[in-house]
Amino acid sequence: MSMQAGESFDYVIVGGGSAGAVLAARLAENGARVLVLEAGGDPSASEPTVPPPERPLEADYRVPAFHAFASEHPVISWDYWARHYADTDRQKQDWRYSEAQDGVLYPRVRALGGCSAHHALIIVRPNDLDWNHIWQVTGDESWKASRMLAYFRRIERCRYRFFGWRWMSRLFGWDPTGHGWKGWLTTELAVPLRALRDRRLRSGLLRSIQAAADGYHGTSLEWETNRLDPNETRWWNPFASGIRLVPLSTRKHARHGPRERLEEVRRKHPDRLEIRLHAEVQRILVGGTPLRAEGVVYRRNGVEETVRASKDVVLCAGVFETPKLLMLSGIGPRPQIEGQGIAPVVDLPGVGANLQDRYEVAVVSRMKRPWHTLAGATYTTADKYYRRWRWFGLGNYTSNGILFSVALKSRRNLDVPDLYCFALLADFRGYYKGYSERIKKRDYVSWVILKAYTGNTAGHVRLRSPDPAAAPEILFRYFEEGNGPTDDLDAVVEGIRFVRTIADAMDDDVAEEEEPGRHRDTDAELRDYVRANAWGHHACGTCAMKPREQGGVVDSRFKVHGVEGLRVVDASIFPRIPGYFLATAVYMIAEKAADTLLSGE
Ligand SMILES: Cc1cc2nc3c(=O)[nH]c(=O)nc-3n(C[C@H](O)[C@H](O)[C@H](O)COP(=O)(O)OP(=O)(O)OC[C@H]3O[C@@H](n4cnc5c(N)ncnc54)[C@H](O)[C@@H]3O)c2cc1C
Repeated sequence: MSMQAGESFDYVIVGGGSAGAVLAARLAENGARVLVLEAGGDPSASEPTVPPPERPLEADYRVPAFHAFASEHPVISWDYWARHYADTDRQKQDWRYSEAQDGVLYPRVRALGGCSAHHALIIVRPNDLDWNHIWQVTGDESWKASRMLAYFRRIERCRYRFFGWRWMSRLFGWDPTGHGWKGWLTTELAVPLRALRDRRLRSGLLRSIQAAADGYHGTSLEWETNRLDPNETRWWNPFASGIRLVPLSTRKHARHGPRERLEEVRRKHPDRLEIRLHAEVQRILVGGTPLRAEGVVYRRNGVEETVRASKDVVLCAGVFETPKLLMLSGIGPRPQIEGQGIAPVVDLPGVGANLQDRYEVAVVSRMKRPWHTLAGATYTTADKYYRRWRWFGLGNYTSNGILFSVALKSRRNLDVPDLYCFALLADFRGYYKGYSERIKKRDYVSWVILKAYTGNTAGHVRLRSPDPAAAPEILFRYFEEGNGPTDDLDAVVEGIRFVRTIADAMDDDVAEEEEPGRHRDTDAELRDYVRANAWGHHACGTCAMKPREQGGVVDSRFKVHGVEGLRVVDASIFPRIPGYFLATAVYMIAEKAADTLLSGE
């Protein structure tokens, strides 16, 4: 297909990221003519930009253990600077805050695959209550959890469970596990067996697991020992706490996801699927009566071009850029749009509102000696671990660094666990420029605590300027500044206390707990620590799927209220932050959106 004036496709997909790539692939596979406009390049191809020689982009992209380096790779990283607090004194208490940038680093990717090109590869599907909540909010039964599970089965190609289930499913159509076996998203486990041969680490791990279970003993919170797989559907008590395995989206232990899916479909259907890289969409063309999205204006190689969509323009530009594009096109809160000198088209106060995230902190301990299992690890292509990964698909670098994880409830009356804690053999303290360098240290254990089901919806994304190249203002309003329950702060403190009981099981080996540090022990001290140090990396909700009168931006069929032919399909549509990790939820909604669009609804 060649570029011509007035050219048109059935669908123009803005952003070839996690949602956009999945949606475009399914649409093209089913006969639609699809154009993907992606602001970045291809992370797995030779790009004209020369990467730092010791960090070839392709390796950072493909090697699971290099995901932090991918997120800081200069060719694909797209740094945002977000404020957690409007109050500057409070914000400055976070050492990661950059005054020059007026914010804390929020890493994103500008490349094919979007955040799936640097994320930590964890595949955990959302809980049923997440989908049922969308069903309740919209009244649309197709969002029921029982129907949404079909999308997980459709995308997954599970390779870490007993293969008998796969055969059972193929021969008899019977499979109680909830897994999919034939999809495009291969899921694998990576337990570096060599790590378990390290006696000190092995016994520390066993003691930690025992300590985790003991920590629950007598608390009357439910603890289950036989549900290790977080994506399994058949256990009696899916809502209990316990140890969890960490499935990864890798194929033969290399990153594999939306980018590969899109490329595969393009190879099969080059006549139907076109991908334009380094194409930055500037605004949506809206006109006619009733109002309709006719196409988009985008900039490539310094030239502005226009393309039309005969069916839909679909915004998949992510939680920060999608609301920005709507506002640049005159769709959003009228006073803000007029304030930037942009002609308002549709007054939708919900655009950019409802920004949500999880709260995360880490308990970081320095060990007395480096881990034997990491001896010689440089996290570059120059060491033996890389060669082992490359030649045999084995060893430390097959893992994203997580040893094991625990799902737990911070309070008894919760429906599902609200804390997900995972142990890394690394020094990890959230995001700031150069954070990946710290990962290389070999004498640390970090327990990351992720508080899910946070109740704060008071964050926002706003335009700072009518210039499409300008970054938007991002403000989360953490804890007391927001509108969430005070329980959220206490839950994180609870997480720190729980993780400390596990860390104590390795006490002989620990030189010092550096974060938060044992000198912080009272509830008040730990609360202050969490307020100053919490971060997040699962932002969502800025174009919520809700009725218009409740501040919604899209209806249950992904249509932007008040404009025909315009849809949003990405992390911004979640009315409430789902589950524990976002990528799987994003892939599932993209598959659902493909069905919705193809059915002509
Ligand atoms: C460091 C990190 C680690 C993570 N790890 C995990 C994990 O292990 N598991 C998990 O489930 N979740 C994880 N997440 C979260 C998850 O990856 C993201 O929430 C999810 O991928 C977002 O998908 P999206 O489609 O909404 O946006 P994205 O994947 O960000 O896609 C947006 C795309 O749009 C493009 N774009 C933006 N603006 C324009 C424009 N104007 N014109 C053209 N193109 C444009 C971008 O370049 C990008 O490709 C992680 C996130 C981060 C930051």
